[in-house]
Amino acid sequence: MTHAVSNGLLASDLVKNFGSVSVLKNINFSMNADEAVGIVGPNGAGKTTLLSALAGAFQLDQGSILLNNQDVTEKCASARCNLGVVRTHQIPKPFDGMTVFENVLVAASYGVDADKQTAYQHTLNAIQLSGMEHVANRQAESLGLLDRKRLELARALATQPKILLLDEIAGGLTEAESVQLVDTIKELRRQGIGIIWIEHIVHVLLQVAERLICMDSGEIIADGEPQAVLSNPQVVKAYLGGGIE
Ligand SMILES: Nc1ncnc2c1ncn2[C@@H]1O[C@H](COP(=O)(O)OP(=O)(O)OP(=O)(O)O)[C@@H](O)[C@H]1O
Repeated sequence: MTHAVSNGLLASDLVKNFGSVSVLKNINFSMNADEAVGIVGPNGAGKTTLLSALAGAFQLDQGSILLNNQDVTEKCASARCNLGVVRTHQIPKPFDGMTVFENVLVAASYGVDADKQTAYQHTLNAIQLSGMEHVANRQAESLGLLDRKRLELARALATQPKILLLDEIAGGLTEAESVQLVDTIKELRRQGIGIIWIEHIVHVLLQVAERLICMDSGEIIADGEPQAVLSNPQVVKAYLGGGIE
């Protein structure tokens, strides 16, 4: 489903090879900045690679990415972050030796151009929104998994994203922890932040995603209303053979 988007992302004919392995094969994807898009698919389908491509983590072998009609294909991750697109990582990557507050302040200060006062305010907002006030002064390396995931989210939020790219942020959490995380993400949606969220825990993802994409072997095999995608025979065969988690 691709169409010109004056306020959002348009990715055309994306190709990414790692050596002889073709990981993204002519991907076409578009979204408005106010959408919540879920991405599912079997391990190795290319989901994280697509997210990385949208975030500007590497150069593509082919294709183009437009953000709000501006060509960002050649722009690096920090330039895209400045334009409002930022990602979280599947494995949280905080700066050890720094507190939660300091970690978020670094993102607020250097992720985007912000003066000291603004960065401080963005840091407080991101910490509050992520529910981390109670651990703001803890060292990052002492956090449990939920708080490490929250910190990953807080650091992304501190950059004031318009489109947030989430990579398996619920993975490894308990059911109760996932509920808390979904509440936070719903709040981001209320604030108008667009979301692309890769998640294997489909019932959690569906609480937020209004549109679902399924990838397999570097291709998008289905894209649309979540229940329609989940009952698509190709999706059932490629991904849901083991049932929905
Ligand atoms: N930097 C890299 N160098 C070489 N191969 C890579 C690299 N990154 C990913 N791959 C390969 O690309 C393929 C797609 O990986 P990717 O992580 O995008 O899949 P995924 O759909 O996100 O999988 P998962 O659900 O397991 O996270 C895999 O075969 C992976 O081994």
